[in-house]
Amino acid sequence: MADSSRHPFLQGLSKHRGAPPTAVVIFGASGDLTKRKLIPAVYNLAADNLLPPDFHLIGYGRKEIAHEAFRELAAEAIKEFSRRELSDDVWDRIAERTTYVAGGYDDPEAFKRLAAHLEEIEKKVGRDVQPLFYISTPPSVFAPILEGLGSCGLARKHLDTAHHAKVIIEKPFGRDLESARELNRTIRGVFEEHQVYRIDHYLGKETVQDLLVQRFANAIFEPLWNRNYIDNVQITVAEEVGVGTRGGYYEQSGALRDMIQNHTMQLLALTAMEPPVSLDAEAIRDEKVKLLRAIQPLDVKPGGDVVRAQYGEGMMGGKPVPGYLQEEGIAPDSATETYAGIRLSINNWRWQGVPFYLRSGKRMARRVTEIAVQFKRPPGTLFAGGGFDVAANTLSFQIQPDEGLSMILNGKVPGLETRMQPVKMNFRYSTTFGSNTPEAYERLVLDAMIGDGTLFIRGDEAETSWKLYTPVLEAWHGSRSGMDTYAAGSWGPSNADAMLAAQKHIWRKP
Ligand SMILES: NC(=O)C1=CN([C@@H]2O[C@H](COP(=O)(O)OP(=O)(O)OC[C@H]3O[C@@H](n4cnc5c(N)ncnc54)[C@H](OP(=O)(O)O)[C@@H]3O)[C@@H](O)[C@H]2O)C=CC1
Ligand SMILES: O=C1O[C@H](COP(=O)(O)O)[C@@H](O)[C@H](O)[C@H]1O
Repeated sequence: MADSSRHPFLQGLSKHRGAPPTAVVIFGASGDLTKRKLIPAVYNLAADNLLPPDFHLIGYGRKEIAHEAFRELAAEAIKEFSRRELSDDVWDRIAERTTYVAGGYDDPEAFKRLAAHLEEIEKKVGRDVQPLFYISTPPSVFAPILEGLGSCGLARKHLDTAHHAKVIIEKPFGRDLESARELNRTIRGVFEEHQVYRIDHYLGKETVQDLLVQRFANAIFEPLWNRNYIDNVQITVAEEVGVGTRGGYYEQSGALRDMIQNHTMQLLALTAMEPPVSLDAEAIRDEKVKLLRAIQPLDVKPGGDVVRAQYGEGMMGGKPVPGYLQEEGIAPDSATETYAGIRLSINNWRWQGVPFYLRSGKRMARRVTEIAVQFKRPPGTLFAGGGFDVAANTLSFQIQPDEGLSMILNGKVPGLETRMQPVKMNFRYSTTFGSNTPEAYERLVLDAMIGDGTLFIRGDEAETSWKLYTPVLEAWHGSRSGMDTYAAGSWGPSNADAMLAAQKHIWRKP
């Protein structure tokens, strides 16, 4: 039997044993993501004793910030955003190794200063330190940062050793097929693919990883996981929040780029891919790419496979909220969608004829991410005479919130007459395991330190997904044609309902 207990994906909390001394360098260290997610993630890893010995944190940005001032900002971020209270014991261990380098993202001299700073750290430590560069800036400076790391030699640091440089790249990974290819070319000009970690934070969510376990560690699903038993699959990523203060970014993005092309497609790929030959990053990513390649090109014509809409005014939590076009920083005639609905057909042996419906929207009725696998109705002959509506079985993976897994079955209502109704079998993470689960960024930063790319996107994966959606973006570009409206606080627009109705389906209300 293969000794799979040593595989990084399975090593869990003992993984830190494999992480070499590491210096995490965050580009964009004064930014929102650093404050809300990255610094709290590092802190929680420290609290769980998961950081390697000789761990260093270096902030990098254009603002001049003294080391001590950066430490104070980091401590404030932990107080405000960490899932744990700030404890002096834990923080002191990181604080003394937290520093800041000021410089432009295209300034060769600043990159040399960064390289010198890393060398100083290595001298103090007395051994090689693996640099892990985290690019957490707006995408306009991804390329200059990558090129800067290349020209000052940092990208190749310790390349022939286990302590080689690595780079994490934030989303969005391009804005269409051509720009994703261009970014991949820039990356490949500087780094080797095994050094590159393209983030999709949904892959760091516990329940998304659980999808692999549920599918491939339980014998009961696989025999049913195909067109013979499954009628349709619905993937919903619904948010309550509106565009908030991110109008500038969102106007350039929209739901398709912001959520569908990346997060929702990752959920789809893990749900529909074939079993990988092993848990190796490449084996899993090969299967995801194979699946993405099997998706039929989308019909972008009206009445086809794609719908879009913007939220209008409505009520959220009992309070009135403005529509998208009234939000700050949004053009009154904006053609940016806040909701996208997609119907996908997967052209392979397993899924031929099974529609996969994806939807994601802001200002929807409830924050919920779920994958609902709807089975075919059972033959009704036995109970048909009783006038019963025999419900289709549905297996739903609740990704967030209230993480868990539910199955809808038909059950007999207790009593002397035979009546039936759908009943729900429920597994909830919080009930079984308690509620203090690690945040996605904790797992992802740790995995990159270890060198495990399983939960990151490979270059060809990003391009394959963009290939599917670029024709949609081109069809939508600058035009409001086909743009529907949905009331804030509702379950979405009527054009999305119509898309499903055309195949006699309806959206679930999760
Ligand atoms: N914030 C979030 O919730 C999420 C963010 N992301 C991604 O993470 C990355 C960082 O996001 P976020 O922290 O929100 O970004 P910010 O807008 O907060 O920018 C991060 C830092 O980059 C520098 N910066 C800002 N604008 C520019 C510019 N035009 N040119 C050069 N540098 C600039 C600033 O640092 P300084 O001036 O000090 O150089 C800023 O503090 C982005 O790629 C984003 O898409 C992904 C998921 C969620
Ligand atoms: O990447 C993004 O994700 C968030 C939603 O993330 P979640 O972990 O809270 O589900 C979304 O609000 C944002 O627009 C998008 O850029």
